[in-house]
Amino acid sequence: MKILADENMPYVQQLFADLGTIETVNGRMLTAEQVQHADVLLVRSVTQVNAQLLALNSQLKFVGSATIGTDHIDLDFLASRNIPFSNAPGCNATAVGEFAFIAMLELAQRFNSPLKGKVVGIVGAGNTGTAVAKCLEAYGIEVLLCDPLLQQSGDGREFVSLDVLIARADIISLHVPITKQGEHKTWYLFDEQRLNSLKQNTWLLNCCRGEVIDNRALIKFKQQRDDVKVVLDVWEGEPNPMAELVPYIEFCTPHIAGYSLEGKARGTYMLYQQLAKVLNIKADKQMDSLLPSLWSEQVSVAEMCNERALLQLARFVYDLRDDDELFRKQFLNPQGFDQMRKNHTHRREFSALKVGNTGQTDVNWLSNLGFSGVEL
Ligand SMILES: NC(=O)c1ccc[n+]([C@@H]2O[C@H](COP(=O)([O-])OP(=O)(O)OC[C@H]3O[C@@H](n4cnc5c(N)ncnc54)[C@H](O)[C@@H]3O)[C@@H](O)[C@H]2O)c1
Ligand SMILES: O=C(O)[C@H](O)[C@H](O)COP(=O)(O)O
Repeated sequence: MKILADENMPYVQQLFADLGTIETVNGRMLTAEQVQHADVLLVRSVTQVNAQLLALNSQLKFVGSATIGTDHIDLDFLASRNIPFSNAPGCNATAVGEFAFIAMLELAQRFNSPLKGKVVGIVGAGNTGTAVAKCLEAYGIEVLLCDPLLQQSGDGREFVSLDVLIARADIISLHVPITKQGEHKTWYLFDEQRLNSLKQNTWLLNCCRGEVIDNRALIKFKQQRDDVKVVLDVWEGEPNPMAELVPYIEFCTPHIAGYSLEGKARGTYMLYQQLAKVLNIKADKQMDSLLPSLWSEQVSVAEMCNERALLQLARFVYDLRDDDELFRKQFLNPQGFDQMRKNHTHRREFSALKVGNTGQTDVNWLSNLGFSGVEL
């Protein structure tokens, strides 16, 4: 069996080698000729899987995408060819949740304006939106959710409209899929008009898809509204963000909010499990054995005296400033955006760090935030 896999998908060898011959490819440049003799195709978000890509292949048994988003997959076409497909819902939700939370702590530090006491509005309350809410609620932050689709489907949580969210939230974090049609389409959800409706000093974070914000309108908006602070992990026109936009953004990253080692491993592992189902074989490998230890496994905390201490603890696991600095240096290089993504192998989730408690103050809430082993 020939397994064709994106070269940026870690742990493919460890999980799939027993099932066939693996060939790794550049997912953005993949051609119909390369796919011609594949039995299994494993992709990431940069590969458009459609009639054109599969034109020469008549033997494909499975397509897997180690991602949450499926906007790069022609699902109707795969169904018409009876090719089983699976993505990896939720695989990197914790990574995105922690990324957004850390970005909020970084903004708070930079602008000397504490996160504690602010109201955060989350647009899209699915896996990643819920993961952000979990971090925020662990820290005692009020969260507003806007998700008309979940609201209509009977989700028991409390929801508000987007207008109410914009009016009430000090911080807005975007977590919707990209959709181009329908009543709740998200393409340019934040267009010129909506950007202009942001209240003074709002912080706006986009960790979902670049085109949820009209990036040209954002440049124009930021030229007038320095009070609004923006964090972008995703960009209109990736892998070529608009160069004029970058100086207006507080923290810039190359679509890596979901790129924790844990998130990537979960994505590949979920595809391994799905392929095993399709092939009707037992998936007997374990995911935990794939992950290395963090460079320091444990820290001891006497008390979490202020927000800066919390940020220091978060930076111990992931320092967003490093990625932002690298982005500004490299995003204009040829293939710079994709190179940064390819080389992004250092990030861990909070759970990789055990936090011991050596003081009298209760810091057990850190375990709700995701850290391991918090004990009194
Ligand atoms: N930056 C990254 O690295 C990264 C990582 C993971 C996911 N993503 C992107 O984030 C998106 C969301 O991921 P997820 O796991 O939370 O997906 P999900 O499907 O679990 O949740 C998305 C939610 O958005 C809601 N929604 C759709 N249209 C909406 C609208 N107009 N207003 C408000 N809510 C709306 C849906 O009802 C759903 O509950 C993915 O589709 C993907 O595009 C990016
Ligand atoms: O949709 C997703 O899961 C994310 O956007 C994902 O992190 C994208 O990563 P890629 O597949 O491009 O490596």
